[in-house]
Formats: sequence, structure tokens, C-alpha cells
Amino acid sequence: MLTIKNLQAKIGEKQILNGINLEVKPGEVHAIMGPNGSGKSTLASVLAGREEYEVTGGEVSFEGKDLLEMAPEDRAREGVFLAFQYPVEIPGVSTINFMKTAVNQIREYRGQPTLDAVSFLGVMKEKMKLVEIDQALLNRALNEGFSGGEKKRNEIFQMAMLEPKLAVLDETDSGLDIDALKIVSNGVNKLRNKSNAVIVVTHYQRLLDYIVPDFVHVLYKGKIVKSGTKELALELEAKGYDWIKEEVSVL
Ligand SMILES: Nc1ncnc2c1ncn2[C@@H]1O[C@H](COP(=O)(O)OP(=O)(O)OP(=O)(O)O)[C@@H](O)[C@H]1O
Repeated sequence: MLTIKNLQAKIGEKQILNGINLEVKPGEVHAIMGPNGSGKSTLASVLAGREEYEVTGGEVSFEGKDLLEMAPEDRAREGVFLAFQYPVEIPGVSTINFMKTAVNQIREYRGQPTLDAVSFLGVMKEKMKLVEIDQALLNRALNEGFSGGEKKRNEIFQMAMLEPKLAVLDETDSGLDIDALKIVSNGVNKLRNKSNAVIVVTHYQRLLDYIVPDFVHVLYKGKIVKSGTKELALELEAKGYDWIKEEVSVL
């Protein structure tokens, strides 16, 4: 589904990604971990096509198409969803209206009939239950004054509505209390199936107790320096990153 080959990227004059290789197949969940400043958010942002980042080398293909050539909105239409670390606020536009437009644009792009107001509300109610989100929140302007946990929950709601093939969840555990962490994780788990894939960027093994990954990768200095299964996350939780940094330094 997603193949990243030797991806390099910089912001301003600072080179951040130094050759990322990653293969994600349908149905898989990959967790990306790593020390602060190693490039995790940058990788997510490059996949989303955020303009500030300049790709300086490598390739990314999504279902055989060159992802890096696509405009950010086309990436979303093709089925890539990125939950931003700090989602934008859109004053004056309710979350419901925002979602209705987004869902119908994607349906049109995929050649599916658009949803009228009644059908949209039906789908919305069903997805709201998945992430246990309150309608009062969805009536408010998008993200305006939302708490950290509300923003995160709303992102998972957006993901449920947009039914992406690949979801990139960036630090989705930040700002969530323990109950919200479970609700969001349950929402993600209910959305998992054989044909979609998830990349979750996280600092905490705790999240991976709920969203159980097939693979865990450690990003350090802009490269994936170690990959393993969920046991690797447990090892990192127990031992920290120093042993990995040492392994890298003797190479
Ligand atoms: N706009 C920018 N200008 C200069 N440097 C930047 C900019 N954005 C990111 N960086 C630098 O790029 C490096 C990687 O940042 P990134 O946010 O991708 O790391 P991260 O692994 O997600 O970190 P964290 O775990 O702390 O969230 C950091 O050293 C950061 O300071």
C-alpha cells in the first residue's frame, strides 16, 4: 500500500529526514517511536504534503501512485488521513458542516453518490457512537476552544467519517486522559480492517496496549534505526533509548 524508499527531507536549511525506508501493507498497524526531535512529526507532515517541508530525495508510493507528486487534498481524496499534532481551528464553521463538505468531496472523487443532509446525519450518528463523541461538540466551530482530548477525539471521529485507506496518527496519545485514550483507541480498533492500514506515532508504550501494532520502528536522527514487533515497544519502555543510540554510534 505504502512504500517509502530512502526518503530525505529538510525544513529551511535543516536536514531532518536522512533516508527513511518503510513498507506498509493493507491491514497492518505500524508504530513509529523515537526520542524527541528525531523526525517523527516531520515524516507524518511530509506524507501529508505540508508545504514547509522540502523533500530532498527518495520516493513515496501509495497504491502504486507517486504520493509526493500529489497535492495534499488529492492525498486525502486518495485515502490518506493525517491527524495533525495540533489540528487547525476554523472559526465560524461547525464541525458538522466541515465534515459534510469533506465527506462529499471525497465521495465525489471516488465516484460515489454524495450524501444528502438526512443520510449524512445517519452516517454521522453511527460514527459518533464509535468514538463516543458528543453532538454538542460537533455543533461548535471546528476545534475552536476544544480541549486537547476533545481535539483528539474529534480527529478520530473525522477519520471514522472519511474512511481512509491509510491513517497516520501523530502523537495521538498526547492530551488524552486515561478514559479518552481507551475510547480513541477503541475507535481506531473498530475502524481497523483487512484493507486499511494505520501508522501511529507515539511516545508511549501505553497506547500500544490498546492499539496493538504489528511492527514498531524506532526513528533516530532522521532514520529508522531499529524495527521489531510490539515487544520492542515494551523493551523501550523498560530501557529507554540510550542502548539504541549506542548501537547506532558503533555502526
Ligand atoms: N520549522 C522548523 N525550523 C527548524 N527546525 C525545525 C522546524 N520544524 C522542526 N524542526 C526540527 O526538526 C527536528 C525534528 O522535528 P520533529 O518535530 O519531526 O521531531 P519529533 O521526532 O516529532 O519530535 P518530538 O518527539 O519532540 O515531537 C527537530 O530538531 C526540530 O527542532
